[in-house]
Amino acid sequence: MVVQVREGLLTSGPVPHPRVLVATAVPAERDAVARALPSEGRLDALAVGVGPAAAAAGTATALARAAAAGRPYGLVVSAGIGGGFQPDAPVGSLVVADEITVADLGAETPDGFVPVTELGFGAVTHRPPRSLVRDVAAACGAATGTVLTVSTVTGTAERAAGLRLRHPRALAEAMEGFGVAEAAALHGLPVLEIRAVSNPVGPRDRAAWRIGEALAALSDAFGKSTPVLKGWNTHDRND
Ligand SMILES: O=C(O)c1cccc(C(=O)CC[C@H]2O[C@@H](n3cnc4c(=O)[nH]cnc43)[C@H](O)[C@@H]2O)c1
Repeated sequence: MVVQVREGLLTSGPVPHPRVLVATAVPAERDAVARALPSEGRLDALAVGVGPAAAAAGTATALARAAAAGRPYGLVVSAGIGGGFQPDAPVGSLVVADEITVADLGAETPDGFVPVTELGFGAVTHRPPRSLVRDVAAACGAATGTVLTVSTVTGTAERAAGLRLRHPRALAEAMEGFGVAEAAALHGLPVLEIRAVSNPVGPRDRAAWRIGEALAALSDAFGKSTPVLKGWNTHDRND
Protein backbone atom coordinates (compact mmCIF):
# COMPACT_ATOMS: atom_id res chain seq x y z
CA MET A 1 0.00 0.00 0.00
CA VAL A 2 1.19 3.50 -0.84
CA VAL A 3 1.05 6.08 1.93
CA GLN A 4 1.39 9.69 0.86
CA VAL A 5 1.93 12.83 2.88
CA ARG A 6 0.24 15.76 1.14
CA GLU A 7 -0.57 19.19 2.61
CA GLY A 8 -0.15 17.79 6.09
CA LEU A 9 -2.54 14.91 5.48
CA LEU A 10 -1.65 11.25 5.48
CA THR A 11 -3.65 9.50 2.80
CA SER A 12 -3.72 5.96 1.49
CA GLY A 13 -5.36 4.07 -1.34
CA PRO A 14 -8.52 1.94 -0.92
CA VAL A 15 -8.06 -1.06 1.35
CA PRO A 16 -10.38 -4.10 1.49
CA HIS A 17 -11.25 -5.06 5.08
CA PRO A 18 -8.91 -2.57 6.77
CA ARG A 19 -7.70 -2.71 10.36
CA VAL A 20 -10.00 -0.84 12.71
CA LEU A 21 -9.00 1.28 15.71
CA VAL A 22 -11.71 1.67 18.37
CA ALA A 23 -10.82 4.65 20.58
CA THR A 24 -12.53 4.89 23.96
CA ALA A 25 -11.97 7.46 26.69
CA VAL A 26 -11.32 5.18 29.68
CA PRO A 27 -10.19 1.58 30.30
CA ALA A 28 -13.68 0.46 31.46
CA GLU A 29 -15.07 1.39 28.02
CA ARG A 30 -12.09 -0.19 26.24
CA ASP A 31 -12.65 -3.44 28.15
CA ALA A 32 -16.38 -3.44 27.37
CA VAL A 33 -15.53 -3.13 23.66
CA ALA A 34 -12.62 -5.58 23.75
CA ARG A 35 -14.80 -8.28 25.39
CA ALA A 36 -16.90 -8.33 22.21
CA LEU A 37 -14.07 -8.29 19.66
CA PRO A 38 -12.72 -11.40 17.96
CA SER A 39 -9.24 -12.44 19.06
CA GLU A 40 -7.74 -12.50 15.54
CA GLY A 41 -6.69 -8.86 15.84
CA ARG A 42 -7.96 -6.74 12.95
CA LEU A 43 -9.97 -4.66 15.45
CA ASP A 44 -8.08 -3.02 18.33
CA ALA A 45 -9.57 -1.17 21.30
CA LEU A 46 -7.52 1.56 22.94
CA ALA A 47 -8.27 3.98 25.80
CA VAL A 48 -7.06 7.41 24.64
CA GLY A 49 -8.24 9.69 27.44
CA VAL A 50 -11.18 11.87 28.44
CA GLY A 51 -12.04 15.00 26.44
CA PRO A 52 -11.46 16.09 22.85
CA ALA A 53 -7.81 17.10 23.24
CA ALA A 54 -6.67 13.85 24.90
CA ALA A 55 -8.75 11.86 22.42
CA ALA A 56 -7.22 13.66 19.42
CA ALA A 57 -3.65 13.32 20.71
CA GLY A 58 -4.03 9.67 21.73
CA THR A 59 -5.75 8.67 18.51
CA ALA A 60 -3.30 10.52 16.25
CA THR A 61 -0.37 8.91 18.06
CA ALA A 62 -1.85 5.41 17.73
CA LEU A 63 -2.57 5.95 14.02
CA ALA A 64 0.94 7.26 13.35
CA ARG A 65 2.60 4.40 15.26
CA ALA A 66 0.54 1.79 13.41
CA ALA A 67 1.36 3.36 10.03
CA ALA A 68 5.07 3.55 10.89
CA ALA A 69 5.01 -0.14 11.86
CA GLY A 70 3.53 -1.05 8.47
CA ARG A 71 0.19 -2.03 10.01
CA PRO A 72 -1.95 1.04 9.24
CA TYR A 73 -5.56 1.40 10.30
CA GLY A 74 -8.23 2.05 7.67
CA LEU A 75 -11.12 3.02 9.91
CA VAL A 76 -11.39 4.74 13.31
CA VAL A 77 -14.32 4.34 15.70
CA SER A 78 -14.94 6.62 18.69
CA ALA A 79 -16.89 4.60 21.26
CA GLY A 80 -18.08 4.92 24.82
CA ILE A 81 -20.85 6.05 27.11
CA GLY A 82 -22.61 9.37 26.68
CA GLY A 83 -25.52 11.55 27.66
CA GLY A 84 -28.77 11.11 25.73
CA PHE A 85 -31.17 13.91 24.78
CA GLN A 86 -34.63 13.02 26.07
CA PRO A 87 -36.94 11.49 25.07
CA ASP A 88 -35.18 10.43 21.84
CA ALA A 89 -32.18 8.61 23.34
CA PRO A 90 -33.22 6.91 26.59
CA VAL A 91 -30.73 5.56 29.10
CA GLY A 92 -29.45 2.16 27.94
CA SER A 93 -30.07 2.90 24.25
CA LEU A 94 -27.45 3.22 21.51
CA VAL A 95 -26.68 6.07 19.15
CA VAL A 96 -24.57 5.91 15.98
CA ALA A 97 -23.49 9.35 14.80
CA ASP A 98 -24.31 10.40 11.26
CA GLU A 99 -22.72 13.74 12.21
CA ILE A 100 -20.01 14.29 14.78
CA THR A 101 -20.23 17.95 15.76
CA VAL A 102 -18.26 19.94 18.29
CA ALA A 103 -20.77 22.09 20.15
CA ASP A 104 -18.61 24.55 22.05
CA LEU A 105 -15.72 25.42 19.73
CA GLY A 106 -16.26 29.04 18.80
CA ALA A 107 -16.94 32.43 20.34
CA GLU A 108 -19.60 33.78 22.65
CA THR A 109 -21.05 37.04 21.30
CA PRO A 110 -23.84 39.36 22.47
CA ASP A 111 -25.96 37.66 19.79
CA GLY A 112 -25.15 34.17 20.97
CA PHE A 113 -22.64 31.43 20.18
CA VAL A 114 -20.71 31.61 16.90
CA PRO A 115 -19.02 28.39 15.70
CA VAL A 116 -15.35 28.51 14.79
CA THR A 117 -16.15 27.97 11.10
CA GLU A 118 -18.03 31.27 11.04
CA LEU A 119 -14.88 32.90 12.45
CA GLY A 120 -13.01 31.55 9.44
CA PHE A 121 -11.24 28.58 11.03
CA GLY A 122 -11.22 24.80 10.94
CA ALA A 123 -14.22 22.50 11.05
CA VAL A 124 -17.04 21.74 13.46
CA THR A 125 -18.53 18.62 11.88
CA HIS A 126 -17.26 15.31 10.54
CA ARG A 127 -19.59 12.98 8.64
CA PRO A 128 -19.02 9.21 8.87
CA PRO A 129 -19.63 7.09 5.73
CA ARG A 130 -23.40 6.80 5.30
CA SER A 131 -23.43 3.10 4.44
CA LEU A 132 -21.38 2.28 7.53
CA VAL A 133 -23.69 4.33 9.78
CA ARG A 134 -26.72 2.61 8.29
CA ASP A 135 -25.32 -0.93 8.53
CA VAL A 136 -23.85 -0.59 12.03
CA ALA A 137 -27.02 1.04 13.37
CA ALA A 138 -29.14 -1.71 11.83
CA ALA A 139 -26.88 -4.43 13.25
CA CYS A 140 -27.02 -3.17 16.82
CA GLY A 141 -30.43 -1.48 16.91
CA ALA A 142 -29.11 2.04 17.36
CA ALA A 143 -30.73 5.34 16.54
CA THR A 144 -28.83 7.59 14.14
CA GLY A 145 -28.36 11.33 14.50
CA THR A 146 -25.90 13.99 15.52
CA VAL A 147 -23.61 13.24 18.44
CA LEU A 148 -22.24 16.42 19.98
CA THR A 149 -18.77 16.71 21.43
CA VAL A 150 -18.54 19.02 24.45
CA SER A 151 -15.69 19.99 26.75
CA THR A 152 -18.10 20.60 29.62
CA VAL A 153 -20.74 17.98 30.51
CA THR A 154 -24.19 19.59 30.34
CA GLY A 155 -25.64 20.02 33.83
CA THR A 156 -28.74 22.19 33.42
CA ALA A 157 -32.03 22.01 31.55
CA GLU A 158 -31.25 25.45 30.06
CA ARG A 159 -28.01 24.29 28.46
CA ALA A 160 -29.62 21.08 27.20
CA ALA A 161 -32.41 23.12 25.59
CA GLY A 162 -29.88 25.58 24.11
CA LEU A 163 -27.88 22.75 22.55
CA ARG A 164 -31.00 21.23 21.02
CA LEU A 165 -32.03 24.61 19.68
CA ARG A 166 -28.70 24.93 17.88
CA HIS A 167 -28.53 21.22 16.98
CA PRO A 168 -32.10 19.92 16.49
CA ARG A 169 -30.82 16.53 15.23
CA ALA A 170 -28.64 15.92 18.29
CA LEU A 171 -29.38 12.64 20.05
CA ALA A 172 -26.40 12.43 22.39
CA GLU A 173 -23.43 14.30 23.77
CA ALA A 174 -20.02 13.03 24.83
CA MET A 175 -16.51 14.43 25.10
CA GLU A 176 -14.27 12.65 22.58
CA GLY A 177 -15.90 12.09 19.18
CA PHE A 178 -14.75 15.29 17.49
CA GLY A 179 -11.18 14.84 18.75
CA VAL A 180 -11.04 11.29 17.43
CA ALA A 181 -12.56 12.49 14.14
CA GLU A 182 -9.97 15.28 13.75
CA ALA A 183 -7.16 12.74 14.23
CA ALA A 184 -8.76 10.37 11.71
CA ALA A 185 -9.19 13.22 9.20
CA LEU A 186 -5.53 14.18 9.59
CA HIS A 187 -4.66 10.63 8.54
CA GLY A 188 -7.19 10.66 5.70
CA LEU A 189 -9.31 8.02 7.43
CA PRO A 190 -13.07 7.63 7.84
CA VAL A 191 -14.55 7.80 11.34
CA LEU A 192 -17.59 6.42 13.12
CA GLU A 193 -18.96 7.19 16.61
CA ILE A 194 -21.02 4.80 18.74
CA ARG A 195 -22.42 5.89 22.11
CA ALA A 196 -24.29 3.92 24.74
CA VAL A 197 -26.45 6.26 26.80
CA SER A 198 -25.54 6.27 30.49
CA ASN A 199 -27.45 9.37 31.61
CA PRO A 200 -29.93 11.94 30.36
CA VAL A 201 -28.51 15.26 29.11
CA GLY A 202 -29.87 17.84 31.51
CA PRO A 203 -29.90 18.76 35.19
CA ARG A 204 -27.00 17.11 37.02
CA ASP A 205 -28.17 13.97 38.83
CA ARG A 206 -25.44 11.48 39.61
CA ALA A 207 -27.99 9.03 41.02
CA ALA A 208 -29.49 8.75 37.52
CA TRP A 209 -26.29 7.44 35.89
CA ARG A 210 -26.46 3.86 34.68
CA ILE A 211 -22.85 3.26 33.75
CA GLY A 212 -22.98 -0.54 34.13
CA GLU A 213 -26.05 -0.76 31.93
CA ALA A 214 -24.43 1.49 29.31
CA LEU A 215 -21.18 -0.51 29.28
CA ALA A 216 -23.19 -3.72 28.81
CA ALA A 217 -25.06 -2.07 25.90
CA LEU A 218 -21.72 -0.96 24.41
CA SER A 219 -20.35 -4.49 24.60
CA ASP A 220 -23.50 -5.86 23.01
CA ALA A 221 -23.30 -3.23 20.25
CA PHE A 222 -19.78 -4.29 19.32
CA GLY A 223 -20.71 -7.98 19.44
CA LYS A 224 -23.43 -7.29 16.87
CA SER A 225 -21.49 -4.75 14.77
CA THR A 226 -18.17 -6.58 14.46
CA PRO A 227 -19.20 -8.47 11.27
CA VAL A 228 -20.13 -5.13 9.67
CA LEU A 229 -16.89 -3.46 10.76
CA LYS A 230 -14.83 -6.44 9.61
CA GLY A 231 -16.59 -6.60 6.25
CA TRP A 232 -16.36 -2.91 5.50
CA ASN A 233 -14.22 -1.71 2.59
CA THR A 234 -12.64 1.71 2.33
CA HIS A 235 -14.00 1.74 -1.26
CA ASP A 236 -17.41 2.19 0.38
CA ARG A 237 -16.49 5.36 2.24
CA ASN A 238 -18.44 7.65 -0.10
CA ASP A 239 -21.57 5.46 -0.22
O1 LIG B 1 -20.27 15.14 37.07
C1 LIG B 1 -21.22 15.04 36.30
O2 LIG B 1 -22.30 15.60 36.47
C2 LIG B 1 -21.05 14.19 35.09
C3 LIG B 1 -22.16 13.84 34.33
C4 LIG B 1 -22.01 12.99 33.23
C5 LIG B 1 -20.74 12.51 32.90
C6 LIG B 1 -19.65 12.89 33.66
C7 LIG B 1 -18.33 12.44 33.36
O3 LIG B 1 -17.34 12.90 33.90
C8 LIG B 1 -18.17 11.36 32.34
C9 LIG B 1 -17.35 11.85 31.21
C10 LIG B 1 -17.05 10.69 30.27
O4 LIG B 1 -18.22 9.98 29.92
C11 LIG B 1 -18.77 10.45 28.70
N1 LIG B 1 -20.08 11.02 29.07
C12 LIG B 1 -21.01 10.32 29.73
N2 LIG B 1 -22.11 11.05 29.89
C13 LIG B 1 -21.87 12.26 29.35
C14 LIG B 1 -22.65 13.44 29.23
O5 LIG B 1 -23.83 13.53 29.64
N3 LIG B 1 -22.08 14.50 28.61
C15 LIG B 1 -20.82 14.43 28.13
N4 LIG B 1 -20.05 13.32 28.23
C16 LIG B 1 -20.57 12.24 28.84
C17 LIG B 1 -17.75 11.41 28.13
O6 LIG B 1 -17.50 11.11 26.78
C18 LIG B 1 -16.50 11.21 29.00
O7 LIG B 1 -15.65 10.24 28.44
C19 LIG B 1 -19.78 13.73 34.76
